[in-house]
Amino acid sequence: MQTKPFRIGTRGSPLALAQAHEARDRLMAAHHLPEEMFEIVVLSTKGDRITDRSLAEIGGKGLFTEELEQQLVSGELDFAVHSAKDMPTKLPDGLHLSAYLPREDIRDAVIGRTAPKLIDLPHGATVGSSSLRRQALIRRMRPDINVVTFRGLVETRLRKLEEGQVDATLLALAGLKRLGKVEVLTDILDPDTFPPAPAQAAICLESRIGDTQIDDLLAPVNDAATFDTVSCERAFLAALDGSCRTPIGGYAVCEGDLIRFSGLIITPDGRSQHAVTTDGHRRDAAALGTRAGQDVRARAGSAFFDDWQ
Ligand SMILES: NCc1[nH]cc(CCC(=O)O)c1CC(=O)O
Repeated sequence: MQTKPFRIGTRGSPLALAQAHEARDRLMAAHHLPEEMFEIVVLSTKGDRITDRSLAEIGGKGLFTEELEQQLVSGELDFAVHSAKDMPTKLPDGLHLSAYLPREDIRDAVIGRTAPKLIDLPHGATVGSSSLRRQALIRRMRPDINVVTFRGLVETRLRKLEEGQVDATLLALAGLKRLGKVEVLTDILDPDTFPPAPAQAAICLESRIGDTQIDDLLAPVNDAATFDTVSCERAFLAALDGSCRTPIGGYAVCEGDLIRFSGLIITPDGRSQHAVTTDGHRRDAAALGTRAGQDVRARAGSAFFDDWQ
């Protein structure tokens, strides 16, 4: 029997901590374990330390996971809790995303200062977002809007908005809910016109492949529908070499044994896009996402990617 506490790795942002606590609370309930059996280990990552440049500039998603993954591989951590959206499609050898907590609402929220909805913002309004996907989708809807890069903690972005630096900003509804800040939102965007990032709103647990003790610990908190939908979406991303430089949106939903997926790639100016909609059996979730990615990739052609990369 385990006597030492399980070591849970997380970043130190308020959202990351809320997610690590959610994972711990679910594990305590599933196994009737006391809080003392879990130790939350907070690590600072490169992505947390470099806040003055865009993610695309400094090297993308891996920056938020490197330190945690090193400590997983070396055995200093038992598992790590992440926003699945921030995970690179390729993980270090020996690690996998072994479980997903039940997904939150996948949609993006608008926090508007000069108007509640994007469509009602004044002509030439400024919207802050560092996500290339959100920038492209805003421009598709409103080519007149001036989109500016806007990074940092959710709290920092809300402060910049309050100070009047921008007319509006966009955040994942899931993050606002987990931080208990839904009251700031002024609109919620329809995923069919404003598709979320693959894996948005999902919390994943990363652990060592073959660590059966940890597999057994995590299995009871895994949500099967989240596992399947996110596996499909991440396969779509992987087939497109998704990185922080590629605006990609898409989401899957499960209905019984069926999984339905819609995906989109779009140029940063929002003018050119390729969309795909498909469905299949849930057991083929990842293959469905891969095929959807290959399909839009083939239709778009290499020029679509080269023109702006
Ligand atoms: N890239 C930052 C990030 N990673 C996960 C979330 C929100 C929660 C989620 O999507 O799971 C956010 C902030 C945001 O997009 O507003």
